[in-house]
Amino acid sequence: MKNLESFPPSLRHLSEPSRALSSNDNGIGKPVEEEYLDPLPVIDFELLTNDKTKLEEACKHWGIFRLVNHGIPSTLLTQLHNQAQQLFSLSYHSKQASCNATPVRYFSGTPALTPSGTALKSGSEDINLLEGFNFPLTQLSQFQSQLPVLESFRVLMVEYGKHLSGIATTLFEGMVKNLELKLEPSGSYIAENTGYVRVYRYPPCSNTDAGLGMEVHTDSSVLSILNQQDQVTGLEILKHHQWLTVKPIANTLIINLGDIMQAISDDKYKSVAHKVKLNNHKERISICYFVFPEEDTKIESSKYRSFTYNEFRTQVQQDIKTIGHKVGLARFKRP
Ligand SMILES: O=C(O)CCC(=O)C(=O)O
Ligand SMILES: [Fe+2]
Repeated sequence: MKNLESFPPSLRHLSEPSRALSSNDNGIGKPVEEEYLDPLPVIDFELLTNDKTKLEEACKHWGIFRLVNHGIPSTLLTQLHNQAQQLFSLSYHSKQASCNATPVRYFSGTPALTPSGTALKSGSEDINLLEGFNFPLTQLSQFQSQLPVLESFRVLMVEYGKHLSGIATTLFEGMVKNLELKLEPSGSYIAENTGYVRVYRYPPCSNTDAGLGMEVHTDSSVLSILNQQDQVTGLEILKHHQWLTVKPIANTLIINLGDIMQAISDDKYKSVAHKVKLNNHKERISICYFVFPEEDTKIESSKYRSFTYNEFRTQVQQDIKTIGHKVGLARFKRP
């Protein structure tokens, strides 16, 4: 692969130079246009207030849905992906050095980071075959990067972040209304200062035994908003004990409910289990936004003992460190 040097050393053996495909191929052998039939529920953001039932059904039965007409210009989504590609094609060493003296962090081998951005690993093994950058949204306006590609990405990310927090607020309000919850104050459940965007790159790999891009998990967030603009497959969700591919369709967003949403809904809504498989032929880039409560927000539920978001996050991190994986909501289940 021509950009082998840009991958972390631990991921370089996975890629095969002879298998790269042209850019309009999604890596599963069919033209992108034929991929429009997707099992996921589709929610039209412009019709959200008129159609409560569709949102309710999607949250109850799926915990994940595709959002269309979300209002983010397609030029911004395309620019983000192009810039992300450029950022990742820097050499591994430049990427490591690029984040010096900035709140942005570069990581590989695990998506689990401490609140200060250090990688959380339970052993020496890299179990998640990925690399990424972490952008804490509210800190992005407070610095400028000396590296031009990171600087232009930061500027785009500030704009993208504004769209995402608006979308997350509207969706969250719709869910709270459907569930008839009385949250005080409801803004503290989707706090701006704990939100971040992760930009990931997964290497191509034709060996199915090599491992996963990202292990099976549920998100710890309230909501996550995933952007798979680059049309390469990889994301799969668990539905009725079967793994379903979440098709990459340009200009649509994937909304994923997290553990906190499941808890405050008293398990009426689901935090869906998902994983990322490595694509046979192409590297895959995804841009994912996660929104969380304020640290001291109390999560009250009939199914779980009351806990603050900070307690939940600390427990998740402790489990990853000591037993190697997240236990999540099961730790807080009422007897
Ligand atoms: O890369 C993706 O599509 C999904 C990433 C993900 O599930 C996560 O970061 O929690
Ligand atoms: Fe996830």
